[in-house]
This record gives sequence, structure tokens and C-alpha cells, in this order.
Amino acid sequence: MSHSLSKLPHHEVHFDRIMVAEDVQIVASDQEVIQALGALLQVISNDAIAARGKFTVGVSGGSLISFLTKCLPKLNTDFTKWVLAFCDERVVPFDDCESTYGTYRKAFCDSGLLKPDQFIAIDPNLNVHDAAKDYAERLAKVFPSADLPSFDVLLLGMGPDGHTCSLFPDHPGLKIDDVWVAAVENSPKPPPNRVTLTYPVINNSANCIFALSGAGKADVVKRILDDGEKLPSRLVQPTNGKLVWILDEAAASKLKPRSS
Ligand SMILES: O=C(O)[C@H](O)[C@@H](O)[C@H](O)[C@H](O)COP(=O)(O)O
Repeated sequence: MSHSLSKLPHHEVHFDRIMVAEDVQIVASDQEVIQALGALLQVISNDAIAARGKFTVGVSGGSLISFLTKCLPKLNTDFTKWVLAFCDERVVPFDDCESTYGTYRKAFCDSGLLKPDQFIAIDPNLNVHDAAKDYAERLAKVFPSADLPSFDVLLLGMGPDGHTCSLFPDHPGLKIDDVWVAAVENSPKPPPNRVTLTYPVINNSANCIFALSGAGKADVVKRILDDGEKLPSRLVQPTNGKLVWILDEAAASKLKPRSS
């Protein structure tokens, strides 16, 4: 079954208004971001495992990895039931320092917390277009007979330009809504060749969690959470799922005061 352009029901993507309630958690520092992220993962993973015998999580690169290295080892969860896929991935060899899977494997498999076969990794030997198609087929094995994958949670980062996954401002990937995984050839954030989940998959997740820290994100956090600017991270609008922003005070420093 190939998730080619014609395969998916056309997913109307309306972003003219913010449709989901979002939970904005502002905590003191990145340490508390890590704690809050861990607390959510503990609840979501145990609920998923109790309900379906497995926990499907999409992970991102960047600073999220260091957050997870600090919080995952403290979780009380059955890691053998975790299935980890990538919200986006760079199409480079796994031993390249830019490989997100390679970084996760070093961080979590060398320590024995997770096993390599718990990760749904890309085939890095394919060109970026074939890697995207192939990745969709790999995801289809995790979500058999599903029109769209429904992850229990996607763990998202956000760049200072408001990108998330490998969906960048003014980039054609933003409009791709009839495949599960899109190819990105000219990412403004190196390396250039990536695959990324598309919004139909992202917005079909039961939970989307942004975990951000640092003053470098303050401007774009304001543009998104106060001004509602339609940057890629703002277009994360889970249709039936929950949207959570975990921000430290530095990242939230330009936000208007919010009622708790
Ligand atoms: O592999 C990637 O590049 C990421 O998936 C990317 O989307 C990342 O989440 C943001 O660029 C934020 O990165 P930082 O958290 O390091 O700022």
C-alpha cells in the first residue's frame, strides 16, 4: 500500500482561526520544563499502554533530545512498550552527527533504556523523495489500516523562525496535505534534505506537546501565542487532540500576562 499523493482523503486544513484549546504551562527554567514534560509523558504513556498495549510517540531533534535524556530515565513506565517515530529526520547516514535517529540511538540505546528496533527510522540510503515514501510505508506498519496515523503524542520543538518538524515558513511543505510524510530538499536549517510528518498526521495526534526554553524563542512565542501569526508551529491544531506548550520564563518573557 503506498501512501501516494492520491491515497489520502483530502484533509481540509483551515487555519483561519485557532480552533483548539491550548494549555500553556509557564515554568521557571529548563529544569522545570524537563520535569513538566516527564510528568506528561508518564501519564500519557501509561494510559496508552493500559489501553492499547503500546505507546506511540513522535520525537523531534534539537534541544528536545537533551530534555528527554534528563527526564526519560526517571519515568515509571514500561519502555518495552514504547514505539518511537520521528516527527522529522535528516536524510543522512545514521553515523552522521546530524542524524536524529543516530543521536537518539546513542542517547537511549547505548544505555539500554530503549532498543534500536523500537525506533521507526528512515532508510538513509534512499534519495529524499523515496525516503519520504518509504517512511510513510514504515509508519503504515505501526498504524495498520489507518487512514492517518494517530500518535499518542508528538513531541515538538520550535525554531526561532517558528518552524516545527521540518515545516518551515513560506515553504511548500506547509501546503502538502495528501501524504503522511513530505520530502524537504532545501531546508533553511541544515542539513538540507529531510523528511517530515505533514499536518494531517500531526493534527491527528492525541497530544501535541511543544517543549521550549530560552530567551531566543521569546519573540516567536509571542508571535504565535499572543499574535496568532500563522507560522508553521501555529498550524499545529490537533483536530481531536490536546495541544500543550511547556515554556520556561525566558521563552515566555514577551507574552502578555495570561490568566492561569
Ligand atoms: O531535527 C530538527 O531540526 C528538529 O526536529 C527541529 O524541528 C527542531 O525541533 C527545531 O529546529 C527546534 O530546535 P531547538 O530546540 O534545538 O531550537
